[in-house]
Amino acid sequence: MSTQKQFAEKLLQIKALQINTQTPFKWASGWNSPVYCDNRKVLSYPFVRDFVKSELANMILEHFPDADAIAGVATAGIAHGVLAADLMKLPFLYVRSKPKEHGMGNQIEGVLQPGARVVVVEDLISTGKSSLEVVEVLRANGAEVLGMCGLFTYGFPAADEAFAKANLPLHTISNYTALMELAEDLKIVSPEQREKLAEWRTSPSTWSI
Ligand SMILES: O=P(O)(O)OC[C@H]1O[C@H](OP(=O)(O)OP(=O)(O)O)[C@H](O)[C@@H]1O
Ligand SMILES: O=C(O)c1cc(=O)[nH]c(=O)[nH]1
Repeated sequence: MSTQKQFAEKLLQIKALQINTQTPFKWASGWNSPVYCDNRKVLSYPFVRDFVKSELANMILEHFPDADAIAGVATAGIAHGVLAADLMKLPFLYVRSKPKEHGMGNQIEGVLQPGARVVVVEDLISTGKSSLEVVEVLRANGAEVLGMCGLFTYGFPAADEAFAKANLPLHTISNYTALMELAEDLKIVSPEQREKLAEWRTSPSTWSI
């Protein structure tokens, strides 16, 4: 089985990945979706967490061997980024969605060395907005962002185009296509659900029940 399908299977086993065509989930973008992937649950399962840690570190080593630092996207990308940075013995920092309103007023937490070659770790990519905003902040503050690694992407064409436009290679451990292939293998999606999922994919920003 491919790594993408293996990881999708683990996410289903720990109920991080859920498919519900009756009651949609609300996403950060405001979109309704019949699928939700709660990668935060990975942290509570040491064997899955170890899998993510080594997959992310291998991915970064393979695609971005010159990385000087790992940056996590707050909040869900922080823990996963730390796992990889710890294994690779690389510095870690994270970026908030907006500057903190007290204390040091930072949006970037930790140390970003001038000109550092940074790989951004995000847990999940739907529209890609959260990730791309963080990349902009890092670039505006002098980082050379080499690319992004994540746990799961929905692979929406608009997100892929936005990443390409931002000159940002994206690699993830799993994705929606692998999930659907696995769902077919395991026969966990009924014909009615398959139809609803296909409807959703054609227009994810406006889809609703
Ligand atoms: O690709 P996008 O459309 O930006 O959506 C993906 C983002 O949404 C989730 O974050 P959320 O804001 O739900 O919360 P958290 O990271 O603070 O848990 C997820 O962790 C990504 O950061
Ligand atoms: O877009 C989101 O907000 C989102 C989707 C998803 O599947 N999982 C998640 O944590 N956030």
